[in-house]
Amino acid sequence: MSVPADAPILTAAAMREAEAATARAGVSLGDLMERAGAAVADFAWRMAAGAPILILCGPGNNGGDGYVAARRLKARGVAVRVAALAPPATDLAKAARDAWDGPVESLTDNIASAPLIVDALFGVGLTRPLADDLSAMLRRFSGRRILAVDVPSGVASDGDADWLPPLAADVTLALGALKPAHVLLPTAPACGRCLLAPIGIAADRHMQTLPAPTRAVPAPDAHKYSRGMVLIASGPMQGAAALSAAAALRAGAGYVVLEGDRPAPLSAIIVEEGDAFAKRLGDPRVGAFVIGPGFPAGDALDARLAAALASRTPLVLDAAAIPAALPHLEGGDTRVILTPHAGEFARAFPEATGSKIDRARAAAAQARSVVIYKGADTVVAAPDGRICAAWPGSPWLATAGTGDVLAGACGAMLARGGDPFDAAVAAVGWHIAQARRIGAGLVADDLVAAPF
Ligand SMILES: NC(=O)C1=CN([C@@H]2O[C@H](COP(=O)(O)OP(=O)(O)OC[C@H]3O[C@@H](n4cnc5c(N)ncnc54)[C@H](OP(=O)(O)O)[C@@H]3O)[C@@H](O)[C@H]2O)[C@@H](O)CC1
Ligand SMILES: Nc1ncnc2c1ncn2[C@@H]1O[C@H](COP(=O)(O)OP(=O)(O)O)[C@@H](O)[C@H]1O
Ligand SMILES: [K+]
Repeated sequence: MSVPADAPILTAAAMREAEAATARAGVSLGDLMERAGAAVADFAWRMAAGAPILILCGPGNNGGDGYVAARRLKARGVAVRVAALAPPATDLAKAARDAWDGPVESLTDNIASAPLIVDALFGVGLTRPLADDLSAMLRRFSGRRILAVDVPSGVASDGDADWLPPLAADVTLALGALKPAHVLLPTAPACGRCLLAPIGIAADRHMQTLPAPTRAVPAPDAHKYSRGMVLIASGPMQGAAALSAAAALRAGAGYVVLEGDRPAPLSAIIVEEGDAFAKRLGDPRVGAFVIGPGFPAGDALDARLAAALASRTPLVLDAAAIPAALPHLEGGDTRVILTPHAGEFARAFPEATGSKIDRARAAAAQARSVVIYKGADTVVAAPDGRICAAWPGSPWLATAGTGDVLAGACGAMLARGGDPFDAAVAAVGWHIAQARRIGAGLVADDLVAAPF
């Protein structure tokens, strides 16, 4: 499972706007369909490697792409058949159907299969779940190689319904831009390897996939304070805060101070308790204060939060610190990153609705903070509506303490200065890159054991 790095993501409505803008710039929708069909044909040709292909066409423009691909594959000498679920219902699809000079079979229960199935039944125009009998018929193709056109048929492309497609794809060729369903659970795994065919649509970058991670090389005149100073608050579970502190240092902070009375996991971490730690909040060199890892709700948490909010120190808030701070964030005058997992998110933002992207965006706007809505399909949202989707992360991150590591990495990135959204995206990228580098069997401590 994969998606292209740094690729645009558009909802169906945004796709239609982009399509209209492209038409105004002189590229007709027919041209776009021709490009889409050509990209499908190209990829199907490679996947089939000489074997016969069966293209399943729906009534809309997704089906239109299928007819175009069929014509182009036939012109290349490929043994290609077409089966239609229903006659074309749009002018574009009709024109594409008319330009296909081969037979069109009916998509019925007894249709002969082929080694490669191209699923061009439904794309972003799907408005309701597939009927049970259609789903059952499509499941008969399971086990064949499946190339899905735009999205696997049956998914809600905006990611706001959890309909699973009857036919999971080996490869999904997204047209013009990725769609939320390609990067959100439960549909993303059913897209297989997701590729992007740009087809010439000017897609804006408001919403996109995670960029490839880069290593920020310190400036030649860097010193430990200029690289960012991070304070990590510690409650009763000091191990969690210690993991955050080590992560902050490994992710590039120049100076990390950990509250506590135990030795830190790395000797370079400064450990302080009581007044000595509290005084640090007034230090103008402090670029980020991380609070929440291993710190349950209560007076101790509230007191540290109040001091941090008063000092306007940039904040990374995790776990119980999120609901505790929320009522004080709506002024938006502090740079803040929130890192809730699904349970913490639901408790903090019970009113958010829609896809995970919609909910993350609503939460960011409400809290006037950057939100990293964690999970296998992590979404980073900015209060101004920007979104970065991090699917697929590493499933090996599903182990205790990895969220503490992410909070520390956020502290390091935030302490460098700059846009907190960029900091959050960089931290998520660092976290996933570390996990992929280590791979099978990782535990949270491994993420901070060696430089990346
Ligand atoms: N955007 C672009 O730039 C480009 C887009 N392109 C392509 O266009 C695709 C979008 O095409 P689209 O809008 O025509 O919709 P599409 O997905 O084919 O389906 C709509 C049809 O399905 C029907 N229908 C819906 N739900 C149903 C159900 N459950 N069960 C049964 N039927 C159902 C619906 O009927 P209705 O809801 O009216 O009953 C309608 O007839 C897009 O994904 C991409 O592949 C490229 O060609 C080039 C550039
Ligand atoms: N199946 C998964 N695939 C990818 N990443 C995951 C998966 N499960 C969890 N993660 C990531 O691991 C981290 C877990 O954080 P969290 O639930 O707060 O754990 P903890 O509180 O134990 O530190 C998050 O960054 C989350 O995105
Ligand atoms: K499809």
